[in-house]
Amino acid sequence: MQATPLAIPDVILFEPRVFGDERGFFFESYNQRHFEAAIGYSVDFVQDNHSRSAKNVLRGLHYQIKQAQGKLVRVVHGEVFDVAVDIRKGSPTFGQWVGEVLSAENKKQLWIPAGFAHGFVTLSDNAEFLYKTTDYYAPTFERCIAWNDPSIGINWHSEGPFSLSAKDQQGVLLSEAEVFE
Ligand SMILES: Cc1cn([C@H]2C[C@H](O)[C@@H](COP(=O)(O)OP(=O)(O)O[C@H]3O[C@@H](C)C(=O)[C@@H](O)[C@H]3O)O2)c(=O)[nH]c1=O
Repeated sequence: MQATPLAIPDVILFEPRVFGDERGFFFESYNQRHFEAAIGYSVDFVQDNHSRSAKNVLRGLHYQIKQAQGKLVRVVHGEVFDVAVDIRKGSPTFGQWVGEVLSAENKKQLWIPAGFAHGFVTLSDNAEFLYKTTDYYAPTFERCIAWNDPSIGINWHSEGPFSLSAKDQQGVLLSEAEVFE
């Protein structure tokens, strides 16, 4: 598993070593020892999630203000553009975003630590998205920042038009959002 810090270096891209043979392929999709050595601290994953989205579905930008979740995300069918936004007050990269194309083909994974808002858009006809989280789902603490906040200026790598949940249509501007102290 190759680990590469992105432009916001706490967000780390993982590229597994894939063993292909006449049967198909094999790879370690998670190895705690390698993962913790790469991020530099221990985490306790407590929940695994799996969602399916049609083309141009955009989910995000989500975070939990308490019970903040670190997320290790990947795609097992199709392709998405995945985005993390630094919302840690006082961080030198506060309000900045990083993004990567994640696909079943490239098998890339993104580690998005607590303190970031997260979202993705489906680039293929459908995409199945899997992720591990370091804390449990807590709807009371769930918050959403507008996917199109001009102060963040995310290039979603897709023309749209995007399809959003009712909740995500109510996303607030970063300037009005509760952030991490
Ligand atoms: C996220 C989540 C949702 N749910 C339920 C609540 C709701 O009825 C249904 C759909 O929830 P949502 O619309 O919030 O799902 P979704 O928009 O996919 O939410 C997810 O988006 C991505 C971008 C993230 O980063 C995740 O942390 C999570 O916020 O599933 C759970 O039971 N557990 C969970 O952990």
